[in-house]
Amino acid sequence: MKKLNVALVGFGSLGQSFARILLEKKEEIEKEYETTVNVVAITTKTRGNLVDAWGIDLARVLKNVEETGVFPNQHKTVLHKTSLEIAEAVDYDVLIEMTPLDMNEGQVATEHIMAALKRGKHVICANKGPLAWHYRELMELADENNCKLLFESTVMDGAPLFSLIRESLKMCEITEIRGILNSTTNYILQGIEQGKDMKDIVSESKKRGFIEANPKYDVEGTEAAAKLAALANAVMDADVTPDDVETTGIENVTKEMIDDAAARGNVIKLICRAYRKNGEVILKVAPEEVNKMNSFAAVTGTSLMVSLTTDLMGTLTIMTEAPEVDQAGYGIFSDLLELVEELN
Ligand SMILES: NC(=O)C1=CN([C@@H]2O[C@H](COP(=O)(O)OP(=O)(O)OC[C@H]3O[C@@H](n4cnc5c(N)ncnc54)[C@H](OP(=O)(O)O)[C@@H]3O)[C@@H](O)[C@H]2O)C=CC1
Ligand SMILES: N[C@@H](CC=O)C(=O)O
Repeated sequence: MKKLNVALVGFGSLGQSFARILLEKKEEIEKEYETTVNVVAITTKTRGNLVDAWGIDLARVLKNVEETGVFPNQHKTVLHKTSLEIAEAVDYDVLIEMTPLDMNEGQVATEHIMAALKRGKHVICANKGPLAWHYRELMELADENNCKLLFESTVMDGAPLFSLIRESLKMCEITEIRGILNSTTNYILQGIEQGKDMKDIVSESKKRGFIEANPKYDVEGTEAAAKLAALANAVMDADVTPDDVETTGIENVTKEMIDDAAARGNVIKLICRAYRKNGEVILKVAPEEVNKMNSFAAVTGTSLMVSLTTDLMGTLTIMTEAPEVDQAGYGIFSDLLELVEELN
C-alpha cells in the first residue's frame, strides 16, 4: 500500500468538511488506488496545531472539534509552531491551504503555498487570494519544482470548472466570462427580497459555513472580485489582481430597489464579468438587473452559475445548485484524487 501524507492548513468549516469526506472514502481510495491517505498535520490560528508523522486520528479530532471546538488532548498539540513553520518543516506530500481569504495580497496563504512548492510538495488551494494576486508566480514555482498546484474549490465550490476547461475545452480560447460567483450575496439578495433582516441572514450564513471569516468581503463584492481575478488569471491568461476589478458590492441594495426591479420584470444579481478589449482584460463585479426570463435569474439561494464564451465551443454555462460547504469540500477531495491518480 502506498502512502500519501497530507497537511491541512486551516481546519474551519471547509477543513472539517473535507476531513469528513476523506474519512468516508478512505477505504474506497485504498481499494481503488492502493494508496492510504494519512493526515500528518492540522494547523489553525487559535486552536493550536497537530503534528503526527504516524497519522492523526481524524475521526477523533473531528468528533472533538464538533463537540467541544478544540482538539483532543490525546494528540500532541504543537502550540509553539506557526502554520508557516509547519509548511516548511513537517514531512508531507501534499499541503492543503484552507485559511481565510485575506485581501492583503492573499497572505499568509501565499507564503504557505510557496514554502510547500519550494520543497517540491504538491499543493491544493481552496483560498482564492493566492491565485488572485500571485497566479503566474505560483504556477512558475510549481513547474520549476515539478509539483502540481490544484485549486478546483476556489471558484464555483466543487463544480468541475477548472478540470472541465483543462480536460474538455482543449485549445479553446475563453474570450468572456459572466458569472454569479458568490453564494452569500446571492443568498442575501433573496433574503432582502423576502423582507428578512441582513444581520439574521449573515448569522444564518455563518452557521451554514459559506460566508467568509470577514463577511464584508462577501457583501462588498471583494470576494467575488478575488474569484474573478483568479479565474481570469487561470483561464484567460490574464495577469490581474482584485485591484484591477471595478467592484461594487450589494451593501446599498435595498428591498425597494429589488421591488422596483421586479416591477420591470427583472431581478437584481451580483454579476461578475471579464472580457478582452484591445488586448486588455476588463473586469467588473456589480449588482445588475437581469430579466426574469434570463437563465441567471433562476440562480437562487446559494446557487452559482458561470458562462464561458469561447472561440471554438460557443458559450458554455455551468451551474451548481444550492451548494453548501460540503460541495467545496468535494472540490478539494477531487483535486486530491487527481494527485493520487497521478502519483500511482
Ligand atoms: N466555506 C466555504 O463554503 C468555502 C470556502 N472557501 C475558501 O476556503 C478557505 C477556508 O474557508 P472556511 O473553512 O469557510 O473558513 P473558516 O474561517 O471556517 O476556517 C479557517 C481556518 O483557518 C485557520 N486560520 C486562520 N488564519 C490562519 C493562519 N494564519 N494560519 C493557520 N490557520 C489559520 C482558522 O483557525 P481557527 O480554527 O483558529 O479559527 C480556521 O481553522 C477560505 O479561503 C474560503 O474563501 C472556498 C470555497 C467554499
Ligand atoms: N464566501 C464564499 C464561499 C465560497 O467561496 C461565497 O459565499 O461564495
